[in-house]
Amino acid sequence: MAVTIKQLNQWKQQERQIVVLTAADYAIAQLLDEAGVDIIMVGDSLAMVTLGYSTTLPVTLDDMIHHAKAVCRGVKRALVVCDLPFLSYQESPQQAIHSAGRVLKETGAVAVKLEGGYPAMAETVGRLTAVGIPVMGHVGLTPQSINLLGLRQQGKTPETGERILQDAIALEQAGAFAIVLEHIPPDLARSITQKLTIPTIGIGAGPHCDGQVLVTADLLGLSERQPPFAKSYGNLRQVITQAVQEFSTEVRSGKFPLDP
Ligand SMILES: Nc1nc(=O)c2c([nH]1)NC[C@@H]1CN(c3ccc(C(=O)N[C@@H](CCC(=O)O)C(=O)O)cc3)CN21
Ligand SMILES: CC(C)C(=O)C(=O)O
Ligand SMILES: [Mg+2]
Repeated sequence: MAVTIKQLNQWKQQERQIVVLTAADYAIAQLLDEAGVDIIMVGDSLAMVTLGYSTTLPVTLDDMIHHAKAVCRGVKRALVVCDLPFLSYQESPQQAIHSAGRVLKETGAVAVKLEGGYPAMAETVGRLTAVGIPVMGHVGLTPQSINLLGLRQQGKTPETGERILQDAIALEQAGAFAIVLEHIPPDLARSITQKLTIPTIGIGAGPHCDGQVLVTADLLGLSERQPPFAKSYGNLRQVITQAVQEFSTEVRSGKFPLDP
């Protein structure tokens, strides 16, 4: 059965953890879906891990749509959520509706994610929800603000922690169906998770969230660099290098291909 937004809320109530990973192409999306991942996120981190940019800022809405279409072709069960990239939604609620509408019309993704809280994004989330576009929020470390915030943990003081909590509450009240909490202290994430009725999905936010997300390239050991909070469950860089070296050796020595 395909995962629905309604089911996410039930899973929070049942304390069943929600499993979320990113994908940028058909092959990985298909494997994640077959492995039973609940939400597949077409994250704008693909700017860095798939396209080789040094931040998420350069990726365009057309780029995201191109990758989301490939991901959706590989997915049968998981809920596909697509990040709205930098400057595709911040100008106005109208711009956000246009961009999010294109994602839903053109890709098969059922929801969008955007970064920010109160006051900048609360109205936008309300307007998107009002026209039937499900929105996932994203607060704490918001990588599209790298030039303002860097990539440090956010919400370390009582004052900044309280602001992040208020951002999360504003997003829930505006109609967001879930919220990513990125790189904040675990106690703050726990307190936000307890205060919200919608699920929280943590990344570098400790264990007391309703689900967890990682960038799949980090999980697989494929990224060049990864954040301190990521965990690799494999070493694909090594696996790929070894396979390529073996092929090269066999071609150069005449062992492959064999004369039939
Ligand atoms: N491969 C990958 N994994 C991610 O989780 C990820 C991306 N890319 N790209 C988009 C954002 C950027 N992320 C990051 C990247 C680095 C740090 C990091 O190294 N933080 C350091 C401080 C670094 C600094 O101050 O410059 C820390 O100790 O918090 C945190 C989040 C999370 N997201
Ligand atoms: C890690 C998730 C939350 C994300 O925003 C991304 O991959 O871009
Ligand atoms: Mg993102």
